[in-house]
Amino acid sequence: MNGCQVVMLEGKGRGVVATRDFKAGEVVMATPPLALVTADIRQRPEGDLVVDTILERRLYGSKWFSVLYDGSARSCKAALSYAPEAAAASPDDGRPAAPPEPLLASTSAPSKAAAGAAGPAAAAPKKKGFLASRGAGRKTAGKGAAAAAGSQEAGPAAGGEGGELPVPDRREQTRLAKVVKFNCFGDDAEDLAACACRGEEPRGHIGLWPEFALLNHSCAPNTVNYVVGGSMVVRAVAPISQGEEVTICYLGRPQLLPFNKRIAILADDYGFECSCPRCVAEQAHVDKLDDAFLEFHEELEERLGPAFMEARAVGDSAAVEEVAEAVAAGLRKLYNLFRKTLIAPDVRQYYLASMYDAYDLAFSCAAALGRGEDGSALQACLKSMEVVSAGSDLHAILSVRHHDHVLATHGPDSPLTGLARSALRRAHVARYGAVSDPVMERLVGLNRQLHVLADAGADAAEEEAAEAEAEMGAEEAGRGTAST
Ligand SMILES: C[S@@+](CC[C@H](N)C(=O)[O-])C[C@H]1O[C@@H](n2cnc3c(N)ncnc32)[C@H](O)[C@@H]1O
Repeated sequence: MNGCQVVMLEGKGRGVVATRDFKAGEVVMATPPLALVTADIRQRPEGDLVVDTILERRLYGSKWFSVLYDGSARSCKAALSYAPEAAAASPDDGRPAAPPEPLLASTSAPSKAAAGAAGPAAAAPKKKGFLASRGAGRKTAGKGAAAAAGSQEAGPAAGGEGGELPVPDRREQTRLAKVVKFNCFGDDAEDLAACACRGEEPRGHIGLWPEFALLNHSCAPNTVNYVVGGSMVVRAVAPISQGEEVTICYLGRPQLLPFNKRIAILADDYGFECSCPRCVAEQAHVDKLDDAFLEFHEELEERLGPAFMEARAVGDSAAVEEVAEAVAAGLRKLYNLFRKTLIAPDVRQYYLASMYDAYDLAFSCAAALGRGEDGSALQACLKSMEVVSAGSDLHAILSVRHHDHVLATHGPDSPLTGLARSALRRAHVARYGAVSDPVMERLVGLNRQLHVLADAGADAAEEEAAEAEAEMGAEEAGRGTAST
């Protein structure tokens, strides 16, 4: 974690701040997992498997388990620093090395175990990990469930092979499960384009990257993160100044939900009240905008979304058209509200990002009706992603769709195509860094092929299947009528 340090931050526990300036696209952190479970693409393994892996491989000997957040206020207060030079070199088998063990500082240790390892013991600890305060005991019994469900990987078994680590008792296992719950990260695939470039299969995964776990949340973070080859890559998506906090987003797709829904998820799942700049800005307009926002969002979730699915399944174009009109009317109403409410342009982008579900439904309706892309809707989404979710896979995908649409509409020499090309480049630099032009072209091509064209193909196949099913249903019904 060069260029960053862990500090205490008011109301957040520990967090990571930049110790130098970072440019957009620069890697802020690239860190190996302590425990990792992988699966086939489109499958995200369960968090329980990470706990099983930690027990099975006796990874609980790592000091990280003494210092990572476990849901209790005091576990956020263990001061710690790093010894990056102690990071193990990547082993020959190409697997990522284990993350360096943290150095525990002498203040506010969160638990007896951490207290045991803090201070002078930190330099040459006799026992490691959250079991440090207990004597040696039985070795861990393997847990069959983990082995059955997917492949497990990790760095070397910390304090493990051959060491006489006691089996964690029930209380310690409960804390271990909490550490995993609050700190693990998972997704149903690694980055498709980056994996294709590396000649690797993208895998579903869930794991614990302890250095990464020290990053706090923002609903409009200044980095993007994803897993490639088992390592967690965290990249600046905008310039980050020395001293500025480095943030990630904990939410995944719910990042694009309205303010009230986001804060409810963060409070329920992570136990904190979000006060990131996006939440603060949206909260300032809560009285004027939120009712209209939530109403429309509920309408989308409860009525329009299901109505579209049903209409598409039976090939009812008139019903799809009705949904499309209702979505367009809802978006128009919101735009009018924006006009009447004085809000700064970046706050407007926050709100537009929170309405992505509406745009998404509008895009799906247009596809089902065989219409082309809606250029202005694409542009609105792209701009809002750049502000809220830069470098996300959705940002990269929208940048390709928008570019291809503008190119097809205006031709290669139009200034609009030039602007679309710049937006395409910005999205890909945010996600993959300032790579050479040929690599950039390859990544753009792969995102086009693996996301945009694949999604269009999947939509068409789904539609065909739905139509075939509807036809069969009609035939069945016909036969049924004939036989009665
Ligand atoms: C994965 S930990 C992040 C590191 C943590 N701050 C620590 O000291 O270990 C997640 C926890 O950090 C705190 N946190 C993260 N982002 C926050 C934010 N934006 N505001 C307040 N607390 C936050 C919450 O307690 C959350 O459950």
